[in-house]
Amino acid sequence: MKIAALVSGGVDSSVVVHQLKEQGYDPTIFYIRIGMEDEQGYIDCPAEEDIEITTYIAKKYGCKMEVVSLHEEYWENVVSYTIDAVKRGLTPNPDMMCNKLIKFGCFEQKWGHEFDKIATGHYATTTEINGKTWLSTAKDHVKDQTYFLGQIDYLQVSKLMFPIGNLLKSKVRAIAAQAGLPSAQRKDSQGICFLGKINYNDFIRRYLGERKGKIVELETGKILGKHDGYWYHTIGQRKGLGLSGGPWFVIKKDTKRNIVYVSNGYDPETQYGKVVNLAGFSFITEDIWGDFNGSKDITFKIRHTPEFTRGRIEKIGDLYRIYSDDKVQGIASGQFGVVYDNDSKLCIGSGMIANDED
Ligand SMILES: Nc1ncnc2c1ncn2[C@@H]1O[C@H](COP(=O)(O)OP(=O)(O)OP(=O)(O)O)[C@@H](O)[C@H]1O
Repeated sequence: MKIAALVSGGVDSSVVVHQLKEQGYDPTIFYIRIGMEDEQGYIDCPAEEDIEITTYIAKKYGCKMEVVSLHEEYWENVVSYTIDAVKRGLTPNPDMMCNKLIKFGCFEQKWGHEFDKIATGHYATTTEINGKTWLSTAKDHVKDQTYFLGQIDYLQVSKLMFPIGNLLKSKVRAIAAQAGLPSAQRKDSQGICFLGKINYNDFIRRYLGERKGKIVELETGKILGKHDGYWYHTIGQRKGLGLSGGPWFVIKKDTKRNIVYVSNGYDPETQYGKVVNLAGFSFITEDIWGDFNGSKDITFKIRHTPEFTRGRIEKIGDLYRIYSDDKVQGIASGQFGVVYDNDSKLCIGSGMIANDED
């Protein structure tokens, strides 16, 4: 079997190579360059160190290695999506788009199609049921990364391999240490996404500039201060508002009037909700529900957290609506809601949160 292993130089994907070799495979290693090194040098991109370590791993295990670039594709797809979403007052998730469109999308078209399987160091597993492949959660529930994979499609999931998905992170580190891998002690990265590596506000300022507007207390309508543009503020955000007498939380945004609404207190009730509308829902393996009346019991996440929330899902035309059993903090339009089965084992699919904020 021909396997392409996506290796970042981090401990997880380094151990992927180790595991594959132990299992008798001979993967070809791919390091993908995505960064903004040439862009006025304001991003500290650790690519060179990553490539050094990946090269060491390739040599140690006698694997062929290629350094490839998906820089332009990333800009055309992920960065433009991010800027567009932020401009519309939405909360984007570049990591999810990167997985769907870049790591598994463009990569597949350019190089991956020559391989039978693509292996990554994601904490996730796959499950075969009646000849079909399902994305499923990792053994390490705290590290589980299926949320970030919630937008992938059937072709992608059926071609993916997650060699460390059945290991705990502590075990992965132990394997790396035992094998003497230089990545054994490296800190976890914040994803391939360049947005994790740069100052988010600088990035937004560069593309969207400033537009002063009011910060208003949601409950009283009192004007508390000014902001530089609603796009600098995210639903659920607590820091960076510059208001005294806090804590203050961003509760909603009026993008037409450029107003940011906030509530006061350590745990204001207004930051919670129980209804999550999902638009453009896509099933990863298959539509297991078809058209249905009433509701289905599910578990779900609206962000990358270790906990799953229980709820019921209903279908209203093209929209899927989740009624959560527990109140959920910071439901922000644009984020993805990822839906799992009742046992939080199989990942069913995801949609973009479309809760009315006005
Ligand atoms: N620059 C890259 N080139 C090739 N593959 C990558 C790159 N960045 C990430 N990946 C792949 O995507 C997986 C998940 O990436 P993420 O950034 O979440 O890293 P992580 O969980 O910290 O893993 P690692 O320790 O391997 O960096 C990695 O394990 C690796 O397989």
